[in-house]
Amino acid sequence: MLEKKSIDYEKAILVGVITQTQDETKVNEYLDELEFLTYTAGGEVKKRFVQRIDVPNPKTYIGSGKMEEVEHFVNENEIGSVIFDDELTPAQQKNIEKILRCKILDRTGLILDIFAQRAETSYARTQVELAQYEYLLPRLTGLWTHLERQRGGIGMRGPGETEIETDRRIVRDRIALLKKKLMKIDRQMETQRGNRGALVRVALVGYTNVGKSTLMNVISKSEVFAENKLFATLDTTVRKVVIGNLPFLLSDTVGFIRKLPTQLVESFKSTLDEVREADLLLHVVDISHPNFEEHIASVNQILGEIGCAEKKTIMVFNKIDQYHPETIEEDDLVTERTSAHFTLEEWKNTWFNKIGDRALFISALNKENLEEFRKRVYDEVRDIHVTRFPYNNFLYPEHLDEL
Ligand SMILES: Nc1nc2c(ncn2[C@@H]2O[C@H](COP(=O)(O)OP(=O)(O)OP(=O)(O)O)[C@@H](O)[C@H]2O)c(=O)[nH]1
Ligand SMILES: [Mg+2]
Repeated sequence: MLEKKSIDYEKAILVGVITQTQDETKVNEYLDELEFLTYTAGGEVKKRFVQRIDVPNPKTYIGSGKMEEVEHFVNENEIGSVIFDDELTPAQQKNIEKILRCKILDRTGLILDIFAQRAETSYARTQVELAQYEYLLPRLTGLWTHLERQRGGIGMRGPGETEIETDRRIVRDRIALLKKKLMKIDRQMETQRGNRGALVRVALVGYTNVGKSTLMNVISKSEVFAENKLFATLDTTVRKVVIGNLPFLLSDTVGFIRKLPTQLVESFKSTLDEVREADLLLHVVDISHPNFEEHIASVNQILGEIGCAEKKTIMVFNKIDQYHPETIEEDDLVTERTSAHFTLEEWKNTWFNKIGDRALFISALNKENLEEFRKRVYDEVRDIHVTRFPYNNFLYPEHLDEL
């Protein structure tokens, strides 16, 4: 008989602060995302705590009154993890743990945990492990030792579980070893990429959960894992795609997120090489997400960090089927019209004015406007191709009856 599996969601609470730089609305949006991350990691959020504070408390991040409130709730409700939206210093993490006596995670720790949970190939696992050790190193001060009996669950996967009491030297050795291992794999991957020949390379990039893998699947008729959770994709998939008579390589890779831990950006260097070496980027955006403009900015920032800011890019606004502008009642004379009220037409015009025909609006799920998408990608790839190989221009006629 098959064993019935029930997922045991671990109880968690979230903590965020309202400061001069982030107002209440922003904090709530960030906590929405943190809740989605928590859910992806296998946690269930029971409550959110928000404090208005100018400068976070250097010892405990939030003030003592708020901490008492949190402590009370943790004890009353058997909370397993308390998750902070911002990065905690190692000292803050340790102090808070002493008070609350449960697992304390910050955004970075949570993202690392999801990556650890989702990494499937040994390559991805090595990269995540390296990032985890880098994160752990400054926090190695007998942390978590009193949590012996609570092993497992969020934040306890990976090196945290076994190596916690080993001394820094051993961790440093391990980091060096992992780096060496990655360098070796890097060289192999470089050779692999070199062997792919002269095909034009196109990379899908974008915030996590925007539909990159879904688009990859409809374009290349492949079956890349896509789901409504964050970081469904960790490894890069490369497929040969033919539009018209023009073959090119399309890669789907790990999604980005606001405040992507630097440790991860660094250790995922070679996964991101696929992006770095692409001739054309397709920056996929989930236009139905209320914060999509901020997502674009986060992605652009990371692209800048990995030296891809100047790369040729097409903006692909996905999920138009799910886009609903906010509305203002006719008798409402107070609410000001903002970009949240834009119709799809207005967004199209806005982006057309910004970047001309380098913006596309599609639905990968409903296969809306995919013809225009194919045509645009074809034109771009063709341009790159003929610049590179002027002599076989004739292979790729200007007008294609059928794409
Ligand atoms: N409504 C709607 N949903 C979509 C569309 N495209 C993708 N989705 C859904 O969005 C979710 C995320 O899709 P993925 O393709 O996994 O997204 P991704 O960008 O690859 O995500 P990561 O790999 O996690 O970074 C899935 O539930 C998809 O079914 C679309 O055009 N419309
Ligand atoms: Mg994906």
